Amino acid sequence: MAYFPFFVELEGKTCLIVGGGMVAYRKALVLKDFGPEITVVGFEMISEMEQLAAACDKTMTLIRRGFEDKDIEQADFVIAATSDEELNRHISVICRQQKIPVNVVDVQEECSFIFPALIKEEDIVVGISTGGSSPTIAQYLKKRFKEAIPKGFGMLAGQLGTYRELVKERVPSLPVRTEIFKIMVIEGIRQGGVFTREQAIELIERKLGEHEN
Ligand SMILES: C[C@@]1(CC(=O)O)C2=NC(=C\c3[nH]c(c(CCC(=O)O)c3CC(=O)O)Cc3[nH]c(c(CC(=O)O)c3CCC(=O)O)/C=C3\N/C(=C\2)[C@@H](CCC(=O)O)[C@]3(C)CC(=O)O)/[C@H]1CCC(=O)O
Ligand SMILES: NC(=O)c1ccc[n+]([C@@H]2O[C@H](COP(=O)([O-])OP(=O)(O)OC[C@H]3O[C@@H](n4cnc5c(N)ncnc54)[C@H](O)[C@@H]3O)[C@@H](O)[C@H]2O)c1
Repeated sequence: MAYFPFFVELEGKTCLIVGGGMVAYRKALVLKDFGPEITVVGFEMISEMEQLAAACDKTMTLIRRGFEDKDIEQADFVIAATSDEELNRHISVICRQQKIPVNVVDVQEECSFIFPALIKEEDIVVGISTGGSSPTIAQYLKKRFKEAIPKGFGMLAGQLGTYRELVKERVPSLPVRTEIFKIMVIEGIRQGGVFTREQAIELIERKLGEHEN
């Protein structure tokens, strides 16, 4: 059965990662760009994890000790990535009992959520899943889709986001707004990922004029 891709706000949420090895590190590296507070509990931490925590400042905390059940109490979601399979299974069980979303890396039946292959260009995010059937296909498609995203698209989306209020205020008609947003995208792509505020204002005035006549 296919998995549904909810897009979840992680900013300010608390993520617990159990384990301080390469697998845990790769999850922390991906997640940190989505803004959660990350706590990592593990006996040992690889140096990459230590460097990441240092770079993240207060948003990432490393706790060097064995996992304790109480660690999940403050967590909004949990990733079990230790080398102890029994412990990973135990973490999955207690999280499910408390309805805390849990991922056990590479053990689908113990996950209540799974990781997609991810493309992130600023706020544009593409998540690809095969429902666990073939992570290799997910990885393959990621490469192909990445190539299909026009250069500067993340930046362009961010810019257009800042014009939304302006367009909504100035243009009462929904079809005209839709037309304006489409032109912004086409012109933004043509201009290499840029559509300036001045151009946005000029476009709004022009379209309002056209539709008045
Ligand atoms: C997308 C990605 C994201 C990520 O890992 O963050 C991801 N796996 C990736 C790669 C990858 N994983 C594996 C291989 C080796 C080839 C192979 O085995 O197929 C490769 C490819 C490689 O390394 O070349 C091994 C593997 N993975 C799982 C199992 C268990 C099983 O099959 O039962 C086994 C066998 C373990 C064993 O043999 O013991 C299970 C899961 N892996 C998932 C995600 C979830 C389902 C995603 C989906 O719906 O497609 C799920 C269910 C749970 C989860 O982990 O969340 C990431 C792409 C990285 C990228 O973005 O580039
Ligand atoms: N390395 C890979 O590419 C890979 C790929 C798929 C799956 N895996 C599996 O994922 C798991 C983690 O892989 P890894 O390479 O990060 O392993 P690793 O051995 O480098 O790290 C394991 C981490 O788990 C921690 N740990 C062990 N027992 C603990 C406990 N009781 N409490 C808290 N922390 C504990 C260790 O301190 C260590 O930080 C392994 O089981 C591995 O088989 C690894």
